[in-house]
Amino acid sequence: MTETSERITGQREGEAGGTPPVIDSAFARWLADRAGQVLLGVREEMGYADGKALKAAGDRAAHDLLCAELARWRPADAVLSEEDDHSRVAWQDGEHSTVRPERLGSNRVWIVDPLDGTREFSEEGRTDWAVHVALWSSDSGLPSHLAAGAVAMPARHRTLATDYPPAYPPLPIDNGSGGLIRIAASRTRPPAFVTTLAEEIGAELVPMGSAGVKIAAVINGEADAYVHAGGQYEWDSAAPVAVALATGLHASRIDGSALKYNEADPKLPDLVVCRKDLAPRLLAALQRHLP
Ligand SMILES: Nc1ncnc2c1ncn2[C@@H]1O[C@H](COP(=O)(O)O)[C@@H](OP(=O)(O)O)[C@H]1O
Ligand SMILES: [Mg+2]
Repeated sequence: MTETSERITGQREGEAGGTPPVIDSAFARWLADRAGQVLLGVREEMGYADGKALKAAGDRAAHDLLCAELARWRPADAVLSEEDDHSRVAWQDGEHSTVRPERLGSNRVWIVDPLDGTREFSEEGRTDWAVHVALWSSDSGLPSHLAAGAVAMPARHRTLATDYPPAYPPLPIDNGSGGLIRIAASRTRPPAFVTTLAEEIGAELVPMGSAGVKIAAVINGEADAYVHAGGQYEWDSAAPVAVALATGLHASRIDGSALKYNEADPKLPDLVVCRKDLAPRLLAALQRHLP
């Protein structure tokens, strides 16, 4: 194996782990971890002098790794990835009726975001970026048909996945002052309505990058909720939502309806993920902000 192929595959010759797990949820974890190692390698190799080039190289290397391994180990399955989603381009161009992606005829679709939190990936010292790997299956009886999901946070040496769903987050300690609700929000472009919502319900915003890292923060109990609106795509949320649902958290559109994946148009512009006890209060407050 050459140095270049080692960087692309994230695998050293003779290294254990070349054969992935058969169970889909463990495979998702394995795959997300592999792409995460590749991304750490890209960061190390390129440094941070040219952020644009670093983002592009990271996106491409992780995407190539995910696609190669999915083609090798799950050849019958379809893939929806941020990096080569032609349906998104078609929708943006307004050619709605002419495009019917092949994945719509597949029972099993891997929805992947090779690098979520691309901006943070390109900034030295930041750890709030992730690799998302989810499996949508028409046969799955699980909510949103998300049969498996993994969110690797390589710079944090942490991966959350549905093979071992994390424990339900502990209730925040009430220090007698009521305790503010902590809402995880984009550090670079928090939607205006989230700031207003926070004021209305007496919440504080906890800024961080990456949708996956924000949902992981809710899963870990570092935040009480992630609320987003104004634009996003299926790959930004499929994997972390799969883990959140497996953990027992609430995840829905901001109008309370179910999150749907593997739709013709991959836009999924809003969502709320939170502890179950907070959901009625947040959804009621969100009513005032529905488009
Ligand atoms: N208004 C918007 N439209 C489209 N995508 C958005 C968006 N706001 C956030 N996102 C996407 O959601 C992810 C998390 O964003 P943020 O860190 O700002 O909260 C990012 O994914 P990528 O890094 O994969 O592009 C970002 O592109
Ligand atoms: Mg993303």
